[in-house]
Amino acid sequence: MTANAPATETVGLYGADASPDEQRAAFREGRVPVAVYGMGKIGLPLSLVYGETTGAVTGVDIDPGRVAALADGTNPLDHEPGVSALLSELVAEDRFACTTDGEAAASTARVHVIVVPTVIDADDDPDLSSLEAAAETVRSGLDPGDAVFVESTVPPGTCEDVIEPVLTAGERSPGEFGLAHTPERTASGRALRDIRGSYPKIVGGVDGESGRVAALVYDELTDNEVIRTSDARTAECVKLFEGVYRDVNIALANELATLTDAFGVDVIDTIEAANTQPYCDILTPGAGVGGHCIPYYSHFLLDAITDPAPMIETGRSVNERMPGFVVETLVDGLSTDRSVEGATVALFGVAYRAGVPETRASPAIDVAHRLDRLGATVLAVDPILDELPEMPAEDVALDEITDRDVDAAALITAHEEFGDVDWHAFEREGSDGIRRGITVVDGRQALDLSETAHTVYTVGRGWH
Ligand SMILES: NC(=O)c1ccc[n+]([C@@H]2O[C@H](COP(=O)([O-])OP(=O)(O)OC[C@H]3O[C@@H](n4cnc5c(N)ncnc54)[C@H](O)[C@@H]3O)[C@@H](O)[C@H]2O)c1
Ligand SMILES: CC(=O)N[C@@H]1[C@@H](OP(=O)(O)OP(=O)(O)OC[C@H]2O[C@@H](n3ccc(=O)[nH]c3=O)[C@H](O)[C@@H]2O)O[C@H](CO)[C@@H](O)[C@@H]1O
Repeated sequence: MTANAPATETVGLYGADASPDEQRAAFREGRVPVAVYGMGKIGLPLSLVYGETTGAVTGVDIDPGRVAALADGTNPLDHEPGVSALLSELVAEDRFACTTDGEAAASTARVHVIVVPTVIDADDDPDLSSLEAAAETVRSGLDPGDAVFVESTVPPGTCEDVIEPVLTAGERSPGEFGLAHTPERTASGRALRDIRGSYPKIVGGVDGESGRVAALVYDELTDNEVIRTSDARTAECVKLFEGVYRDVNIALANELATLTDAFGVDVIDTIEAANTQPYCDILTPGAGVGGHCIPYYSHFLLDAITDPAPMIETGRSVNERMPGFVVETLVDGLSTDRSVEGATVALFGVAYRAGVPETRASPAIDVAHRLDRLGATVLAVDPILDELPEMPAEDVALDEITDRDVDAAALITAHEEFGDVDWHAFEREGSDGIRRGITVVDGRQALDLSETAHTVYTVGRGWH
């Protein structure tokens, strides 16, 4: 099913004779049908912004359940402000449709937007299998004059060395269609706002005409400026450099936090004071760096080079060490009372970031495995996940965790729902009538347990 299939001839933009104004008008009037491949945290809001702009967008996904819900105007991912309302509005107006039939959507579309997962495998090598599969779907319906925009974050050179060969393995040749990298700078939780223009939009084409078409289209979508890079590879690296900057910066904060006792200062307060100087912007230490963005982008860059890159490598390894630091600290705290072997430990927060139901590379998973290897029994609480990812932990509901007898706890992700936890419930009254607390590691500076009997270690602040 294709939303609002134009009654008139559809228009391709790449290499078109029409003037830029005529092309912009055609796009806005829905005569340039769009297909967006990947209805996830980013692809769905992105397709809705396309839909509100052109009225001729079809979302494609391989998940039948997700497609059925979306086609019906129901949003399975309701953590994004504004998405549910915009989705039902555009479906009702036939300005957005959704399908699992990617080939049908590709045959109608004149702009193809790919925003499927790009991840790393167990060896930290890029896994672009979803991207290649989506490109093969596009190829099946690629016509001269079409444009393909790759929004997924990709290793340097992917558009030219991976996507273009897939697209030209059929009837099309290079130069017959547009291909550009148009990286998404959105963060989950503020996707619509970001896509509509929180930041300048980066676009880079495999050739000049591809870059021109990408800039023309995204100039219609964003309220912000469109920055055209010299080529697709540059646009790919812009996105990756942003991410690796963040990874290395967080690593600096984390390294400083592991030295809290050595420096004898509250590192959080110290960073806050240091950041009052405009040339200093140290990010926040925590229990680790998760998600399928920041932890992966360093590997996308490292995989593309043979030269040493010690800063990138070290930043990644410092961040990957933080779950171990949390467990070592928990074991230290327990050691005065009992061994970690046989202890019951409650983990608060499994999603990689507060409010976002995504668990790829979540620090809590590594923490659970480390505790399990030490012989602890692990309980995990995450109010925004329907179920836990694969991890050695018992899934406990938020309203049941304080009924459990736990020896220690760690807050890994600071969901706002944890604000109502009654931490006194974990205290125990000894035979001497004294209420004793447990060891708690606060990985996100989110807890104030000063009124409890618990012994707390806050990452970046130390024991208190
Ligand atoms: N989540 C973010 O904050 C964010 C921000 C910027 C960039 N990105 C990048 O955007 C891309 C997508 O991320 P996401 O968070 O939306 O992923 P996601 O896992 O939330 O959604 C991906 C969707 O793509 C679908 N899919 C997989 N293979 C497909 C195929 N061959 N054809 C059609 N659909 C397919 C999946 O079923 C899923 O619905 C990644 O490259 C990511 O790096 C993500
Ligand atoms: C460059 C940039 O800004 N990119 C953002 C990022 O968004 P994200 O959804 O991946 O979320 P982050 O906030 O980066 O968190 C990742 C993990 O790092 C932990 N963390 C974070 C900040 C900190 O100071 N200390 C930490 O420990 C946090 O807990 C979590 O586990 O990538 C998206 C895709 O590229 C971007 O679009 C988006 O703009």
